[in-house]
Amino acid sequence: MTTDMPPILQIDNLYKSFDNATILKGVSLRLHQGEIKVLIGPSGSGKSTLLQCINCLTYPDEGEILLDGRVVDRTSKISLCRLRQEVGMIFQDFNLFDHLTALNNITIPLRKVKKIGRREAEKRARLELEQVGLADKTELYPAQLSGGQKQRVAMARALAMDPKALLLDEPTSALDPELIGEVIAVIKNLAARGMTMLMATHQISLIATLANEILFMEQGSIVEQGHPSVLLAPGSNSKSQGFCDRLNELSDGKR
Ligand SMILES: Nc1ncnc2c1ncn2[C@@H]1O[C@H](COP(=O)(O)OP(=O)(O)OP(=O)(O)O)[C@@H](O)[C@H]1O
Repeated sequence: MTTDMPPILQIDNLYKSFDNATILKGVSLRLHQGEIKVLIGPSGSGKSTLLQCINCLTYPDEGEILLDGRVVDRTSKISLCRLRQEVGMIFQDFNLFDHLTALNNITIPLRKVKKIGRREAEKRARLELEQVGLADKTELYPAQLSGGQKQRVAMARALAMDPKALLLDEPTSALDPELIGEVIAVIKNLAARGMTMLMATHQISLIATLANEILFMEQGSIVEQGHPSVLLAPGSNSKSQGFCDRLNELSDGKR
């Protein structure tokens, strides 16, 4: 990990309000090459809003986003296009095009956004689908795929753009319990390949084993941050530990 390079993403003092309620209250963070930061915190604390503001799917009211040290100009189509190409987003509910096959869900955005030819786009899409274990599902439509398979197509689509970083918003929360493992396996594989990620999740195995840093959000602010080995150490009494203990109790209750 190089710290003398500018961070891939630098978020400075983001504010966002909806209907007079301030949802983000001056959030700042940095994401360097190869880092995995995990956002946790109570429902409604602003994790999704933060991720959406970083990718400018929702515009922040105040604050700056820098990509590779350059300010993202929210009024410039070129600047936004660069941001969307270089920072992939994975959503809870997959956001696939229902009328397109798994292959075309990847090739069409690739051709439109990256302006690459059909054959090359198909080659790249097949490779990415193979990487997420879906080489035999290329011609199926989303309705013919399980939730876990749909999320893996969405991940292959994001990866086909060759992003510098991925934002993941609760990537397993819309999945049946038996399908969560296959998506976690893909995320762990990406981590092993050095992918830079900022992820909101309630999955203990991702929080405890993948994060270089936990960012605990509460009421629109990051109120605690640190390595899981510190924040989740027995007896640490951190907010993160309390949160993870509650997650464990919930999953024990389901067994
Ligand atoms: N488009 C919107 N319009 C109005 N309010 C919104 C909008 N998007 C989010 N909010 C509000 O912002 C607050 C934060 O929501 P957000 O989804 O960011 O929280 P979260 O931490 O991701 O929660 P969860 O863990 O339940 O997904 C909530 O009170 C929500 O109702």
